[in-house]
Amino acid sequence: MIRVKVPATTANIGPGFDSLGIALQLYNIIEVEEINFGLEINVPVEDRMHIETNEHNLVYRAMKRLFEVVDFHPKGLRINLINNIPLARGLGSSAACIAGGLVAANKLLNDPLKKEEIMYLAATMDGHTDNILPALVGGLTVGCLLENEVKYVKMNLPPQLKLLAIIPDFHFSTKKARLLLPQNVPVEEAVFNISRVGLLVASLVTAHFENLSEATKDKIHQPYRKDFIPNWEEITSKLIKIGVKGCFLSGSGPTIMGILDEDYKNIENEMVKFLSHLEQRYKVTVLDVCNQGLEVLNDEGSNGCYR
Ligand SMILES: Nc1ncnc2c1ncn2[C@@H]1O[C@H](COP(=O)(O)OP(=O)(O)O)[C@@H](O)[C@H]1O
Ligand SMILES: N[C@@H](CCOP(=O)(O)O)C(=O)O
Repeated sequence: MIRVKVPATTANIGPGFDSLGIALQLYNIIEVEEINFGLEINVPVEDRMHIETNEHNLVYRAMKRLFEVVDFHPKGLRINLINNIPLARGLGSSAACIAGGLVAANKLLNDPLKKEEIMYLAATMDGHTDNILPALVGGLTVGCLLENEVKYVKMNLPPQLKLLAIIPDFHFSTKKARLLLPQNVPVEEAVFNISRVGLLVASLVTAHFENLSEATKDKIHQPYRKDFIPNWEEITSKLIKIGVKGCFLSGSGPTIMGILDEDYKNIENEMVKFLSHLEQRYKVTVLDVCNQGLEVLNDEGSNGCYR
């Protein structure tokens, strides 16, 4: 039995659309083994309404993609999914399936593909690198998908940095959220984002958190998605007012993310109180950054990170 532990991710971080992502200490576990025949996919009862348990399942599709590349034909497969990453909330549940499925399939066959090949396959399946890279290698990643490869850099983040996730209780699919975006971006808006992306990465890595309220601003995707996020204006204004360092739409939403440092407890409590007066229901959770990324587990625990 192969077992992988794959982190949730928060992508875009405001201006870094389709490019920046951070891995979070919130994990799905994927277990796979070859069986004599058929396809058996076991998912938690509460997810059965939303997750396919046939050949359309995303973890299975990722595994199948790798099997096609290496020309392997399993007799049958058993896949057990232990899910903690909420579905379709902008926390990278689909990237976790793709990254986890590919690595699990590769491990099952004793690693025929190199890390770079897995990365490329994963990025082409997801369409962008911003969730896939941190899910695989952890930390803060910057990357881009080229014709035949992925170029990226992974950075560790200061340990005092935490993320406050405000997770509404509804699904918002990335596919739908991408249809809201315009086909073209005016040069001034592109320049607005480019200048902030540089400031954002440098400020995060060097703990210049005082820059983050400006550096997380975005003109490329949030303006087009925010109307579909209940209470966006109230929540983001409140976050800044009570002292978060910066805030942004996590991935394609609907989760709203605040950046915190070690003095976070009051902010978390105040936010829970504030949200309890709104009609929409939210879950609030403070997450640490996962600096190590996807891990392959053995019976004693970790069998090494994916580096
Ligand atoms: N644990 C899982 N197992 C199988 N499929 C999953 C799982 N998590 C997510 N998915 C698939 O990914 C879809 C959500 O992807 P997406 O809209 O990109 O949202 P997210 O922001 O969570 O990545 C789900 O509707 C489902 O099809
Ligand atoms: N750059 C993508 C990121 C999607 O992330 P997800 O966690 O919502 O799947 C986008 O903004 O569309």
